[in-house]
Amino acid sequence: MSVICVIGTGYVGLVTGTCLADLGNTVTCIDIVQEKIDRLKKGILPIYEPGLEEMVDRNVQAGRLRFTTSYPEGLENSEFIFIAVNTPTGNNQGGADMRYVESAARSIAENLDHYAIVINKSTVPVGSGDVVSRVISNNLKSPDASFSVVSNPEFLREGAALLDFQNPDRIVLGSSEPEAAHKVARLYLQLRAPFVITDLYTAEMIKYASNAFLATKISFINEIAQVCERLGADVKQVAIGMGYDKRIGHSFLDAGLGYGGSCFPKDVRALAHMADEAGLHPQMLRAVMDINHDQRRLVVTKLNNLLGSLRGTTIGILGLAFKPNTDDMREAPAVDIIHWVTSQGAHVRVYDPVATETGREALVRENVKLQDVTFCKSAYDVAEKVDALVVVTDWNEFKSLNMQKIHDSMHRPILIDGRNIYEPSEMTRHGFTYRGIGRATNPAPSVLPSEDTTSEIPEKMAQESLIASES
Ligand SMILES: NC(=O)C1=CN([C@@H]2O[C@H](COP(=O)(O)OP(=O)(O)OC[C@H]3O[C@@H](n4cnc5c(N)ncnc54)[C@H](O)[C@@H]3O)[C@@H](O)[C@H]2O)C=CC1
Ligand SMILES: O=C(O)[C@H]1O[C@H](OP(=O)(O)OP(=O)(O)OC[C@H]2O[C@@H](n3ccc(=O)[nH]c3=O)[C@H](O)[C@@H]2O)[C@H](O)[C@@H](O)[C@@H]1O
Repeated sequence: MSVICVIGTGYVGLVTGTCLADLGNTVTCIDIVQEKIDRLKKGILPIYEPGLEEMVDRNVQAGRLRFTTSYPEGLENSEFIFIAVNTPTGNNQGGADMRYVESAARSIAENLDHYAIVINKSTVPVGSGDVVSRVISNNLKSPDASFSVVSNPEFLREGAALLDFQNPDRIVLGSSEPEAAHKVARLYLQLRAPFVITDLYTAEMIKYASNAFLATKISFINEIAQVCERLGADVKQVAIGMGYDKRIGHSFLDAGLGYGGSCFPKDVRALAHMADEAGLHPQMLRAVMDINHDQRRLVVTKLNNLLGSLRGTTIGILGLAFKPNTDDMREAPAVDIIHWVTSQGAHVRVYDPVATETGREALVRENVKLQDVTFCKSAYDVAEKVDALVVVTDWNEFKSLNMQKIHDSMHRPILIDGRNIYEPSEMTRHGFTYRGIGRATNPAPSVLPSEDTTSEIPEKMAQESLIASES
């Protein structure tokens, strides 16, 4: 088992540190924010991530996991040093801000007094491994210090972070020193995932290309959704029909309000910026970003079409977080939507199962007037006397609501399903004026065979028809 230091206790750092401790290593997590470390020492986590609190607690109790703001303490005897600090969009037309990574590298250099492998987990522009190397080399203080640099991009999703860490599709390691990459690979052997061992630049690029491809899938299906809506087809069933093709696959074909979060928006921007800087013309990445932006506006357009004017209306919003199972509000569609709707004179009633506090803070940052927003205790509370209800985040909780009760408490039964979580025909039966994203308002039940004809349909075909109509 190894002695490991993880720098940064955000979504990636805290999950990585805790999971590596759970594999039996001794891990010290460093953060520069004193308050975060003080709270972590008391068992209070800075983020909401299912299962993480219990895992932190278990490993702290076992003496394998500790937290500090002190670099000398964190680096003591460490064989592996992971950098997992933030790389937000900077002030340079979409490029990543490398300040935090460089500052972490400088602190490593100033406090390292032995050989260690420095592993970069932050998502960084291609070539950053060299920058990290240079910053450390230029600032080393101890004559006994030496290091190797390995790039190890992270692919976990928020809300499923523990599961993703423990069951990765692949582990990417890039280095100009293959031996160092192989030593890092040993840390992950228990996870039984395929390794892709490559040079530094390629590893850094794999991360951006993966996120950009997933974002492209989302924008692609959102564009198809708009066409479906115009032509009367149902995008949900289109996606199911497409997804059975193994070359396409079912995942990341959910049309909706587009992608948000701390990574897709900033990483597509950063990749486009890198391409621009290299004298290229990244037109597809630009289209992906444009479609994603327009997708959020759809809700407001639909509300205007149905209500005429929003002035004096009350709009219910279900969900604040950028996706379910997280309290992360970074680039969450809800913030833009609430901003636009309140600017047009509407009052908003909102509920999110966990992102109330982070949501409130995000709205304040975007200059939304809090007197225009009522934070409610449940989805039913939100629906009280509203003129329209909008689903912004696809929390499971919203999928199993008593929709008749919701309908009956609304002033006007307008339901905008921004994540396509309800069946249009069912909602129409409850009496809602229902609008999904790319849904046929009255989709023909063509894929569901009637009971008396099922026996005439080959079994596999009947099963798939059922799946298509149930999802
Ligand atoms: N959030 C996610 O799901 C994923 C994020 N990533 C990438 O991982 C990196 C980290 O992302 P998050 O964990 O979401 O960021 P975060 O913002 O949640 O956490 C970063 C942490 O680093 C700390 N920090 C900043 N500078 C420091 C320094 N010099 N020394 C010690 N601590 C420092 C901050 O105080 C903060 O607690 C980013 O590059 C991101 O693109 C990659 C995959 C998934
Ligand atoms: O680099 C990162 O930070 C991470 O970014 C994403 O993870 P995450 O942002 O946590 O969340 P996703 O589940 O990928 O969802 C991102 C956004 O896309 C939206 N989405 C997702 C899937 C889909 O079909 N449709 C869709 O609109 C979600 O609502 C959400 O707003 C990637 O999935 C991770 O592999 C990657 O490590």
